[in-house]
Amino acid sequence: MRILVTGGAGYIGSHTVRMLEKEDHRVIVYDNLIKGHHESVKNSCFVEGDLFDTKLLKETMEQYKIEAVVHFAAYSLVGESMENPQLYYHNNVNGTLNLLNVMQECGINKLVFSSTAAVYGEPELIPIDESARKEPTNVYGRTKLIMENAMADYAKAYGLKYIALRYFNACGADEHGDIGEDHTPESHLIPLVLQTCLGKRDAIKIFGDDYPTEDGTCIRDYIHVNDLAKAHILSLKALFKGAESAVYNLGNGNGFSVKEIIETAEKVTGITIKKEITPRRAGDPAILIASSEKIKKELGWQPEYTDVEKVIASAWKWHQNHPNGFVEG
Ligand SMILES: NC(=O)c1ccc[n+]([C@@H]2O[C@H](COP(=O)([O-])OP(=O)(O)OC[C@H]3O[C@@H](n4cnc5c(N)ncnc54)[C@H](O)[C@@H]3O)[C@@H](O)[C@H]2O)c1
Ligand SMILES: O=c1ccn([C@@H]2O[C@H](COP(=O)(O)OP(=O)(O)O[C@H]3O[C@H](CO)[C@H](O)[C@H](O)[C@H]3O)[C@@H](O)[C@H]2O)c(=O)[nH]1
Repeated sequence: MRILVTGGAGYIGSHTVRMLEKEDHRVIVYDNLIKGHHESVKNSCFVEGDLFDTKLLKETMEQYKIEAVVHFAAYSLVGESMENPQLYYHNNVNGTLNLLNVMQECGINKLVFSSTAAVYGEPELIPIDESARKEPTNVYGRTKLIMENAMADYAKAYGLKYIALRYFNACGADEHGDIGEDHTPESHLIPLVLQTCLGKRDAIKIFGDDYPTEDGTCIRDYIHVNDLAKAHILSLKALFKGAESAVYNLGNGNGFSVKEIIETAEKVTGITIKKEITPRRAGDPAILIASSEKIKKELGWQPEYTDVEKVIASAWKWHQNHPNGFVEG
């Protein structure tokens, strides 16, 4: 397969690129590096470009005879999306529409799209399956839902074949320890906990311990980045075999509380972590757990990293090897 990976220099993108390379697919990474890291792209061809650079996008698709696109490029900070919706509607909606239009011009009709559990908002039922009510509680989730709806319209009108993958909490790192999560600013729980272990932060803040859960802290479904990567490859293969467009959840089906994650990190690292209970973070649902039965049944996907200790150990290896992320020193 000849695949264009937008956002391939980012966290989930770089892991997917590595897995595609292992299977000998021709991969072209297209990323403007606003958040990503050139160093995370080890072997594939890299084009530094923006989703809005229509000319370069088109030239890249034509030059490399691209057959399908995996689209990671987006902004994904929930808090920032509420403070600056313009940024999010522009990049995630207009940017993706631009990509869809260029794909159409180039006659490319296969797309795997990064969606999110944030499309659901506050769930009515746990575990959450794909048919659950979709009422995002933040702008970020709304931009992704808008694009899911737009892709459905493009599919009907223009023959686009897409698979939208709604990730729950992406985490972990490749076992080699040379690529991993390096976001600036970092907002995700596991990297923040591990940066605290490395002494780069004084304490980990627990955002609320008065939720209706056993220990009072929020429960999330943590899914390893390589299990996500595998789902993208299965999705591409399905599209190449002529599968219809589809939407799938991607989670482990197990929930872990914030306190459980911190305790597991203490066990994995052997370091006692300083904790600070703070008020709730706005917009955090108490419990988010996925049902991923649909992708298991239809595409044969199975998560390998079902043990949260193993997930955190993989992230710990990356953080220990790269305490400053991709920047050396
Ligand atoms: N990390 C998570 O837990 C999570 C959960 C659900 C969904 N997602 C979605 O998965 C995708 C990847 O997430 P991630 O954590 O790897 O993010 P990331 O920020 O690490 O990667 C995104 C990449 O896209 C690039 N990019 C952004 N805008 C661009 C543009 N206009 N043109 C070209 N490149 C651009 C960035 O430079 C970056 O390398 C995103 O679409 C995100 O919304 C992430
Ligand atoms: O310093 C921190 C950081 C996080 N948390 C808590 O840890 C849990 C996980 O938080 P993350 O920020 O790591 O992840 P989210 O669940 O907020 O967000 C993830 O899931 C969302 C869907 O709900 C989006 O897809 C988003 O992109 C993705 O990162 C939450 O309960 C949060 O309140 C803390 O207690 N302290």
